[in-house]
Amino acid sequence: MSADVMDQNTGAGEPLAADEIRAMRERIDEIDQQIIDLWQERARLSQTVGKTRMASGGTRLVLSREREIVERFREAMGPDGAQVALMILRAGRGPL
Ligand SMILES: C=C(O[C@@H]1C=C(C(=O)O)C=C[C@H]1O)C(=O)O
Repeated sequence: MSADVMDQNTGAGEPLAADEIRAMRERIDEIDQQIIDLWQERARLSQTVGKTRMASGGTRLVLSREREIVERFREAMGPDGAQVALMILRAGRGPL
């Protein structure tokens, strides 16, 4: 168990519940780190695609592709998914 998770307040009323919460928090922290790493990797790839396309005389963006991505997230996660997709896209190509 990481020192961070051991030191944090669990908010639980019983020691057994506190142990369960700490174990789940350990996995939550791993998942959050994966999300951060994947987010940053995706943003770098998106920037490289944009540069490659512009260097070839193409456009910076392809909005039809962006619409498909937003729709995929909306179908999987509902309206919040669409908002997540918009933030992911902005992380790569910057604001519209
Ligand atoms: C990365 C690309 O370039 C831009 C960024 C996109 C993205 O981050 O997914 C999608 C479409 C383009 O506007 C691409 O065309 O695939």
